[in-house]
Amino acid sequence: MSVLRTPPSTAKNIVRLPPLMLTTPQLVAEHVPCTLHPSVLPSDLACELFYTMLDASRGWKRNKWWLFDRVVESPHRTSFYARKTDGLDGDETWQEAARYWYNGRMSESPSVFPPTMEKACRIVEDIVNEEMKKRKPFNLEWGGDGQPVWRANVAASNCYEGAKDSVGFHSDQLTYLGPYPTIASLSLGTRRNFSLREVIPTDEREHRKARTFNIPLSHNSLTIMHASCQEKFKHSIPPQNAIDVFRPAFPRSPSESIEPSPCRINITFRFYRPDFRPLSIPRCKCGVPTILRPDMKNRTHGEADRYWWTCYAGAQNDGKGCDFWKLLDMLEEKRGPCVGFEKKNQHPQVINGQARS
Ligand SMILES: O=C(O)CCC(=O)C(=O)O
Ligand SMILES: [Fe+2]
Repeated sequence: MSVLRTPPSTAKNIVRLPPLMLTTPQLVAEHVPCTLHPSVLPSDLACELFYTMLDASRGWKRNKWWLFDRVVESPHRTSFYARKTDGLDGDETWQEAARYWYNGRMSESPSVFPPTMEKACRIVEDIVNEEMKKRKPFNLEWGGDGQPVWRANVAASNCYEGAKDSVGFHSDQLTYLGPYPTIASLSLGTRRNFSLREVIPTDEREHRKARTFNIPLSHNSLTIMHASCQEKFKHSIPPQNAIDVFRPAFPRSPSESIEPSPCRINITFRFYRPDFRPLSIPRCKCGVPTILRPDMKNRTHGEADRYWWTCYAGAQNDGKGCDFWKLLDMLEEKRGPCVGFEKKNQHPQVINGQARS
């Protein structure tokens, strides 16, 4: 009777790899689609920005949303900022986009970048653009100026107060970022681990397993999640049993003493694309803007990747959403220009959301 048994799955024989700690910029670049840049801001600016954001964070909220039949709360506080001038088109509709930025939730109007954040942002932009010049762009990256140029027009900020605050594994929604975004993440305060884990495509599951990579993020370091990171990897800040307290290099003022802090502040500078403006985002049957997600399990390495728009109203509406589901079609939705679009008429040749060059 043994002939009737299904053959043992080869998946069982695949070696599970232990988590790997990536402690240098070289190791990071070798293993994940990210780059790590230590000590990016002048130390007095980094310290001032830490204090500014720490004070602001007292008013930040823990996001709440519905997951199936229960309300879940994010295990850290978060806020959203929109830049007054985005360096590209001065479009103010990002204020509107920001209202929907998290889990389909109508949130309060975002704050503008405080002056210290503006200063930091300019330094971050230069580093990001230098790094992007070294990388081969994906066809669907924004190509408005004929080449990938990155400008931060919004920022999401997080405060992790102590070892237990965290964020679970996720990839960032692409609704306003579009495909293959570049996200620049500045860390201030106490050091925490940033974990990355690849989503293994369905057709490769029999052959290999995902490995977790941990990157210790020190005060004043910049992690750039490059194009394809959101399509291939999920990331998280896991809770820890213990953390070192952070001792700022400078006091708030000459008359004050330095106070150690258990907090980590994170600012993710983002480029919301002009071709993914709020008014262009499809609405679902609930009348709420949909969210854009990549098909992480069926990747084709930039050849014919798929993205879809889905309802996210359920996250805020007692878990009750609709069945809206639509493939992103760059041509039909008149999006672009992208780096891979034909230069002559700026028209993409698209199959299922992927432009062919
Ligand atoms: O705190 C971090 O470094 C990550 C934050 C994050 O993943 C997010 O805001 O989407
Ligand atoms: Fe994220």
